Amino acid sequence: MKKYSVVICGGGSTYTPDMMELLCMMQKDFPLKKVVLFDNDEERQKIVGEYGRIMFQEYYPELEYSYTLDKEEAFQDIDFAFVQIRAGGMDQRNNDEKVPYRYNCIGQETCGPGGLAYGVRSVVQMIDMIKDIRTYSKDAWIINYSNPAAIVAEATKRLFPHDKKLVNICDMPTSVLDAYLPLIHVKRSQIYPKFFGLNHFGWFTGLYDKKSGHDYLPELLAYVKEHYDEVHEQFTAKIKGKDDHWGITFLHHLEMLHDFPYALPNTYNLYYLYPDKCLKHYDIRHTRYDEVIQGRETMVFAYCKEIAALGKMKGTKYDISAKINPDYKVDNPQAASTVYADNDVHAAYLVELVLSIINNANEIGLVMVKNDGICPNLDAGMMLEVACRIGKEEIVPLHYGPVPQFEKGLLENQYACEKLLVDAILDKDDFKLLQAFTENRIVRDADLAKQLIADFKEVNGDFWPQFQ
Ligand SMILES: NC(=O)c1ccc[n+]([C@@H]2O[C@H](COP(=O)([O-])OP(=O)(O)OC[C@H]3O[C@@H](n4cnc5c(N)ncnc54)[C@H](O)[C@@H]3O)[C@@H](O)[C@H]2O)c1
Ligand SMILES: O=P(O)(O)OC[C@H]1O[C@H](O[C@H]2[C@H](O)[C@@H](O)[C@@H](O)O[C@@H]2CO)[C@H](O)[C@@H](O)[C@@H]1O
Ligand SMILES: [Mn+2]
Repeated sequence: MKKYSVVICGGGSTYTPDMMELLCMMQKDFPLKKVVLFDNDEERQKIVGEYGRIMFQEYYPELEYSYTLDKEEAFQDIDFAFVQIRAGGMDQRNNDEKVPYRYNCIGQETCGPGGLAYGVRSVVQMIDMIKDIRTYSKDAWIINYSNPAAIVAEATKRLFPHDKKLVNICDMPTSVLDAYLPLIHVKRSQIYPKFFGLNHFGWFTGLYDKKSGHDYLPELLAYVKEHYDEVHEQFTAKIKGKDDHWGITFLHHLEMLHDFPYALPNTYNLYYLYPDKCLKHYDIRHTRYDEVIQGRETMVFAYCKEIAALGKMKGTKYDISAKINPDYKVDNPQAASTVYADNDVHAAYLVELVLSIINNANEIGLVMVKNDGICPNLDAGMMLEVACRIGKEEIVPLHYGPVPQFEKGLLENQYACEKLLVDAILDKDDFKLLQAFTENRIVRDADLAKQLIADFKEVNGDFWPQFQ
């Protein structure tokens, strides 16, 4: 079987350790020749890079492994580029989230004004990243996780319209399934989804059994309706404290499902449908940035540093020999993460897509693709997150059909915002930038839009293009 070469762009990402561990566990199904980490922050990447060096040395000794800031070393002769960069780093995430709270407006990583500011940085850096990868590896699959994925996807659609091996993905829908399918004793690996929307603004409308074609969604929705109080108690009991963002988010998600019980929504829909509830979730002194820095980032980096200091994993409390077995199957993602439990879906979803590609299995997964009539009553240019067959040479979307009026109205508004933002970035046009911010359902007000743009321009410094 061919041995593949992989580069992880954003090697210093808090998701990289779990991703490398999963690659180690998948040696039989996804055999590797080479893994390279690439980042633009040497100090940050070295923390993760040194963990990888020890982990692969002990559990994957034949693998070629390195970590680098050099583009040629990173992108030469690769088969897959997993891209998970954070343009501007966590410092700018802090600004994306805190600037809006100055004006009693939701500050969020990928939605609302924070997401638009993130989009300005990400589009510029992702375009450069893709051009660099293509300079050295014309035929590699580029699988992008970097956010804000909806805006990045809109931009990559325009700059690289014929690049069939450039894919934008998101793990949120997968997490929604993992939160709800256990209620009716169904595993995610048993089903394929029917879903539509923009990234971070979508709905499941079918959950089909891969063998029988049976749709589990009606019985799932009926179960939640019939046992609402019991499920609400279950979701409440799972919340590990006031900083348990995902526990609290999924409780609010259940309440949204109670109000709109005919489809299974993405958690991010909450920001658009319940902006007042979401605004109270954080305040300017403490946002998701603070929780991640104090939570995942602190834990993941401490784990990496401890192993680097030990110089080994085997025979220590960090030993993962029991998990490195040739029969491991990725359909149980919860088993995938040792480093940080919340990362369980991130790496698993990526590897599921990769396995469908290398085996030409044409498995059905959710990917962002140009609408072009998949949903005939939505703008043809929309980068829709829909069910697609994932094959060796290309990704083919399944037809969806028209969407209901309520969702159409929401999506067309959001797409107008995202499209205008990409127009503004590519044309460096400050009037379109004002239109994009004003169009956004969370901003709404032109005076607020002007103030937010001025503040983001100031805090972003050189990350912010010269609009005129
Ligand atoms: N699509 C999804 O559903 C999904 C899920 C999780 C995370 N993400 C995204 O994945 C990315 C990584 O998340 P994280 O929390 O691990 O971030 P992180 O801040 O921990 O790591 C990101 C890494 O990218 C590096 N980086 C930034 N700009 C770069 C550039 N131009 N070139 C090379 N490296 C660069 C940083 O130095 C950092 O090491 C973010 O964009 C996040 O929003 C997306
Ligand atoms: O606030 P964060 O940094 O923990 O997560 C932001 C991302 O949330 C979604 O992805 C994952 C998340 O990465 C992971 O930690 C887990 O807890 O659940 C989420 C859904 O799988 C979202 O899809 C990403 O786009 C965000 O960047
Ligand atoms: Mn996402």
